[in-house]
Amino acid sequence: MEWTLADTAAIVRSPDASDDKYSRGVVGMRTGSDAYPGAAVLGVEAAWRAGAGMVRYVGPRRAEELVLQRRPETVLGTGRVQAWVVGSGMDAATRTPEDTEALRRILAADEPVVVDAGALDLAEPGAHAWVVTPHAGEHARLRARLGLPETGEADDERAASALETASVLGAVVVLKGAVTIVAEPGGWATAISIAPPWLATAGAGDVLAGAIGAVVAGTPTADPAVLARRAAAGVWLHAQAASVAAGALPPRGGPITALEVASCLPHAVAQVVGSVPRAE
Ligand SMILES: NC(=O)C1=CN([C@@H]2O[C@H](COP(=O)(O)OP(=O)(O)OC[C@H]3O[C@@H](n4cnc5c(N)ncnc54)[C@H](O)[C@@H]3O)[C@@H](O)[C@H]2O)[C@@H](O)CC1
Ligand SMILES: Nc1ncnc2c1ncn2[C@@H]1O[C@H](COP(=O)(O)OP(=O)(O)O)[C@@H](O)[C@H]1O
Repeated sequence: MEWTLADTAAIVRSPDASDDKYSRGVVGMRTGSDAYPGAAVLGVEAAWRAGAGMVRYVGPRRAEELVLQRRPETVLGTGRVQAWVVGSGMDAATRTPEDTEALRRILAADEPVVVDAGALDLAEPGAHAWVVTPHAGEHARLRARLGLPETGEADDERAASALETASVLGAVVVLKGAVTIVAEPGGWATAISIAPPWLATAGAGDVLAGAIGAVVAGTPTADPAVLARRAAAGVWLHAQAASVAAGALPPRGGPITALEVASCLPHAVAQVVGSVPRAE
C-alpha cells in the first residue's frame, strides 16, 4: 500500500539525447489571484523544479510579474500543453466570471488537469483525466457536494473515503495530510507517509500541485490508473523534497518554507533517477 522510491523510479525518467523541451512535457498553470499571487509563484517554481520542459502561466498581471521575477524561464499566455494545473491560490467565492469560464474550458479539454483549492467547486461527476488535490477540509466540502457522507480521520477511513470520492467523481483523488492517499476510480489506492511534519506549512499544497503537474505532463495520459501512479510519484517527490529541506537542518530537522521544498525537488528527482542502474 505504501508508495516507494522504486515505484517512483519506474515513472520518473531522466531525459536523453532524443529529448527536447516539448517532449519533456509542457505544464500550463492557471493559478493565483490578486489575493494569493504567491501561490502562482510556488506552483510555477515547483513545476520547473520537478522537471517540466516548459511552464506556461496564465493569471492576473501582478501574479504574472511575480512569476517572471522568480522564474524568467516561464512563458506567459496560453499555448499547447501536456497537462494543466488549476485552482491553487484561487477562491471560488471571489473568482471572476471570466476565470470561472476559463477554468471550465480547461476542465473540459482533453489534457489531464490537476484540480486544486479554488477550482474544486467546479469538479462534477463524470469520467475525467483529472487529479483532484483536496486537504481534509476541501475533501469534506467536495463529498458534501457529491452527496457523500461525512467520514472519520483514521487512516483506513481516509483511504476508503478517498476511493469512494474517486469512484463517484470519476477522477483520481489525492487526499492530502500527514499521510497522503492517492486513489483512482478503478479501486486502486496507495499512501505516501514519508513527509516530515515540518511540511505542514502554508503554500506546501501549491507546490504539490505544480510538482504533480510536471510528472503528469512527462507522459500525458487520460487513463486514470496511469494518472494515479503519476500523481503518486509527484506526491512522493514532494514529500522527499521536504525531507531533504528539513534534513539539511541537523540534528532532527527544522522549519522549512514551501519555496524551499520546491527548491529541493531536483534533489528528490536526482535520488530517483540515480537509483536506476544505467543501461550500457
Ligand atoms: N502564499 C499563498 O499565496 C498561499 C495561498 N494559499 C491559497 O489560499 C487559498 C485558501 O486555502 P486554505 O486551505 O487556507 O483555505 P480553505 O478555505 O480551503 O480552508 C479554510 C477552512 O478549511 C479547513 N481546513 C483548512 N485546511 C485544513 C486541513 N488541512 N484539514 C482540515 N481542515 C482544513 C479549516 O476549517 C479552515 O478554516 C487556496 O487557494 C490556497 O491555494 C495557501 O496555499 C497558503 C499560501
Ligand atoms: N502533519 C503533516 N505531516 C506531513 N505533511 C503534511 C502534514 N500536514 C500537511 N502536510 C502536507 O502539506 C501540504 C499542505 O497542503 P495544503 O493543505 O493544500 O496547504 P496550503 O493550502 O497552505 O498549500 C500537503 O502536501 C500535505 O500532505
